[in-house]
Amino acid sequence: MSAIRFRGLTLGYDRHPAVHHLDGTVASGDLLALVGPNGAGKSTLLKGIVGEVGVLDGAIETGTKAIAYLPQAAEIDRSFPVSVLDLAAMGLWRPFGAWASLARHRPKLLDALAAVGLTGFEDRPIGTLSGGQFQRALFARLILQDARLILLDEPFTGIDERTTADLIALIRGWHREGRTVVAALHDLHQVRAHFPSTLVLARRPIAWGPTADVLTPPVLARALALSEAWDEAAAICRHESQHLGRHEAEPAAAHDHHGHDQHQGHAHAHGRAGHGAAR
Ligand SMILES: Nc1ncnc2c1ncn2[C@@H]1O[C@H](COP(=O)(O)OP(=O)(O)OP(=O)(O)O)[C@@H](O)[C@H]1O
Repeated sequence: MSAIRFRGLTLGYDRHPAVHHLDGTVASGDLLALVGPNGAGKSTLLKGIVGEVGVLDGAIETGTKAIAYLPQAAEIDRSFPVSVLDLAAMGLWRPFGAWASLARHRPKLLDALAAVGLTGFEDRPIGTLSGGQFQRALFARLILQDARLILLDEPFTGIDERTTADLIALIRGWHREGRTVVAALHDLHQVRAHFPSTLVLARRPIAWGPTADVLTPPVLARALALSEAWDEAAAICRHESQHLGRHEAEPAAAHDHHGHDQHQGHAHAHGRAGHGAAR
């Protein structure tokens, strides 16, 4: 059973693709790491799944509408004057609505705060929390969202080891419960230690499969080379379906970008630069 299916997917901004040629399936219950250099399209892909970035071509199908999404910390406004309890309670909006009385749900809220190590913090304004405490509060909100599909964008960036270990334990618990988790990550040690499968992205999929099989030096070198060779001004390209039945995505042999007449001969090293390098 699939939790997410990508079909010939191109996602982007103002007709410029940020992720393209993505085909494949995230199995239900998978714990998938999304890996790639800066600008590889990891955040864009997560935003595409929740509908925050437009699909330029192809499709994304999700098996559930109950999706919990944690954006990168830098994108979250902490100046909003709410308490830790209020923030966590936002996780209950979907089933109970934004204006439901919290009193009835207080035990559940306190349990979630306890699970993230924030007992006693319920009345603290979120603006007074440390980065790690704030991330714990956001994980309490995720717990309360109780979603079958959980998307995390660099959840451990700027977070200390102890907090990271606690949050990874929560994620592993979600995995044991059969939830599907997709997390954009930069720390490859974390990925190798905790994530059974990995998608390496460099605007398009470079490798996708069991982590030990795909996180190899040649694949990572190729992802870096392709990301660096990417032309930011590239226009949307012709759909070329690449089904990822194996652990590696083949480079596109022909890779014309329609309407892209100013960067010919330069832009699409990403179809060639690493050819064969992942072998
Ligand atoms: N709102 C936006 N408008 C236009 N372009 C954007 C926007 N957000 C991201 N991009 C571009 O999309 C591309 C992919 O960015 P994205 O943030 O998805 O990469 P990433 O892999 O998450 O990178 P990082 O590891 O640095 O967070 C980049 O070229 C980026 O400049």
